[in-house]
Amino acid sequence: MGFTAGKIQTLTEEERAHLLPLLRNAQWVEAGARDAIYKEFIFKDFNQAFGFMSRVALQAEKMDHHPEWFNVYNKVQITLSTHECGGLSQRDITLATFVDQASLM
Ligand SMILES: C[C@H](O)[C@H](O)[C@H]1CNC2=NC(N)=NC(=O)C2=N1
Repeated sequence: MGFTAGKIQTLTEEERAHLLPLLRNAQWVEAGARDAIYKEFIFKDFNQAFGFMSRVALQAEKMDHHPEWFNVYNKVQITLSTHECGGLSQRDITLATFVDQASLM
């Protein structure tokens, strides 16, 4: 299977074998029925949670890659997947890394 310019590909088995353990170490889990990753973040209060969401939102727009997320007060639950390829792609890994950094600010 050759490289197709512009098309986003799901991660290969080799990439998954390397990347998924790193994500699991950072408390990301593979979402049940879908080829996606999921993580829950708990902040001190809504202000901290929404500040985090604002940082992620700006980056998501820059990347044109957007989280599926759910917020109640200080809790933010995030699912990452790439609709275009119907599964996990490198974009999800890149956004997950940003999300983790943004949660520590
Ligand atoms: C038209 C637009 O570029 C696409 O819908 C983008 C926007 N944000 C996206 N976000 C995510 N998570 N997956 C996508 O495939 C995706 N595609």
